[in-house]
Amino acid sequence: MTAILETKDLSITFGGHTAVDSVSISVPPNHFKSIIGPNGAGKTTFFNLLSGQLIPTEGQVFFKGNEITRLSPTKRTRAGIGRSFQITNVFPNLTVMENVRLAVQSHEGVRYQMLKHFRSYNQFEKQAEEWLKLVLLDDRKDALARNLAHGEKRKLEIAMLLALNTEVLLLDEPTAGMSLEEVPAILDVIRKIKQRGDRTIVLIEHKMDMIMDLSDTIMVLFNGALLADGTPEEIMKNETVQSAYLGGLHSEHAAKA
Ligand SMILES: Nc1ncnc2c1ncn2[C@@H]1O[C@H](COP(=O)(O)OP(=O)(O)OP(=O)(O)O)[C@@H](O)[C@H]1O
Repeated sequence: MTAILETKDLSITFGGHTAVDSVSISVPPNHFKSIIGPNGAGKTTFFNLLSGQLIPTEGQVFFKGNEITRLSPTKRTRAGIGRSFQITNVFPNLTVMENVRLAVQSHEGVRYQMLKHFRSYNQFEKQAEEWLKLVLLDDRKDALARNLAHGEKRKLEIAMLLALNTEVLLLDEPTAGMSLEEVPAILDVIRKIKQRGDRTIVLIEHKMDMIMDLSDTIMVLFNGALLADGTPEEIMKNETVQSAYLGGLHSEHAAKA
């Protein structure tokens, strides 16, 4: 099966520091992959290379077999790779529904232009409502975005990302800054998206229980390099990962391992 997302020897250097070091991965369609690693391991930088915020010093990124290494973030989103913060163009003074409807419109706009005399914006609203139901936010559809709690804003972001209909979803710590009570709801949302089975998800998270529960595979970054890549069971059993990361030992020990 052709990978939907692939990197080949992807590296980026800032000054003398290699933040991502020759990382090669292959993600099949509709797969759920998590990225873990200690602080400063290169997770966000790797994400930036996937979404186009950064251009690598060396190596390549492929989407459905086509090279996209130098494509802008906007073009990548149009091609089918959506990243949660990219669409954090949440309009604070519009309602939750209006925000999601705009995301639906931006995806459907071109296709619908020809049909605009026949289709009203009610149809965009209907679709928006579906996404809001999926992220468990339909009861807040008339609230102004600026009045949402932090966890609700993250759900709105995910609804807007879903409305863009990208095949790949890059989720960067969706539970960051959430209160403990808010976490189960977002977990539920991500589980529901996974269960639909029509999206490829790449997730950065620090919450190990969430990662173990959701992931098909987990990749471990350490000092910018790919330390391991495998099923949750394989990662938990991996001795190098144990000593470098899960065991909480210092990086010198890991480097020697
Ligand atoms: N624009 C930049 N200029 C210089 N150094 C950078 C830049 N971006 C990242 N780095 C460095 O690259 C390394 C990897 O950082 P990155 O933020 O990707 O790690 P991370 O795994 O996401 O960490 P965290 O879990 O803390 O978010 C760090 O040493 C960081 O200081």
